[in-house]
Amino acid sequence: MDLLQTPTPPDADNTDDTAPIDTAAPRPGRAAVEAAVRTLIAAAGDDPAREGLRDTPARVARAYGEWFSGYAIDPKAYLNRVFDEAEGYEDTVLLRDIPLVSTCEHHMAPITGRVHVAYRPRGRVVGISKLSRLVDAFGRRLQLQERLTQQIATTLFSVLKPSGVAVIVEARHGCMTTRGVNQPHVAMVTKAWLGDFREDAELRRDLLAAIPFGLDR
Ligand SMILES: Nc1nc2c(ncn2[C@@H]2O[C@H](COP(=O)(O)OP(=O)(O)OP(=O)(O)O)[C@@H](O)[C@H]2O)c(=O)[nH]1
Ligand SMILES: [Zn+2]
Repeated sequence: MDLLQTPTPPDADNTDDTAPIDTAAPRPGRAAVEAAVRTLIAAAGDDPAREGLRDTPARVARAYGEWFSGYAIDPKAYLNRVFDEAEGYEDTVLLRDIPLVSTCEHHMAPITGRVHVAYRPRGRVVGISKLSRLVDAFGRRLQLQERLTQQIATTLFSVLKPSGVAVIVEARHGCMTTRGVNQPHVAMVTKAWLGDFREDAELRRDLLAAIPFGLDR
């Protein structure tokens, strides 16, 4: 069954903060990263040479590779494979409760939560796992929740060219739950509405009614 086709790529002149990031700063090698972690351990007041901490710098370097794997990914590429035989389905497609793993750019503390992604296709639908991959690729960078929300929405909108996109993110920020104001249950909710979701209040209401909110369910 030939259900696949490659869509035209998004406009080349898009302001593109979604592509892999080629920072001007040189990427430090493994030895420099491990030395930095030893410095942080000493700054915390412990001894980087003691038995239990000896392998920690290497572990942290590997863990950074996972938490920040999103920099090496072009999230748009996940949307290259589309199915064009959805028989004219144009109503809302909603993937809810996508797990979010991210890191706050102010404190480098964990952000964890749920993301709900909806779009209203116009001819082309995408494999739903790609919505999860899109969330994960943007999550695994240093983020602001507002920017994360907007990046997911604008990428879907520009690549799939649907009639509407909605992205809702509910998350807890470690920088608020474990330090600073120390409020363990506080959660931040952000929303991006594009296309007909922006125009039509009833569409927004229907969508919100279909999403079970709350991080502790
Ligand atoms: N808008 C927004 N703020 C965030 C996000 N993540 C963390 N913050 C906030 O970023 C702010 C940084 O404020 P600063 O005053 O520079 O940092 P701080 O002295 O550590 O502030 P406190 O967290 O209040 O102790 C804090 O208010 C955080 O709660 C986010 O994704 N979006
Ligand atoms: Zn923070």
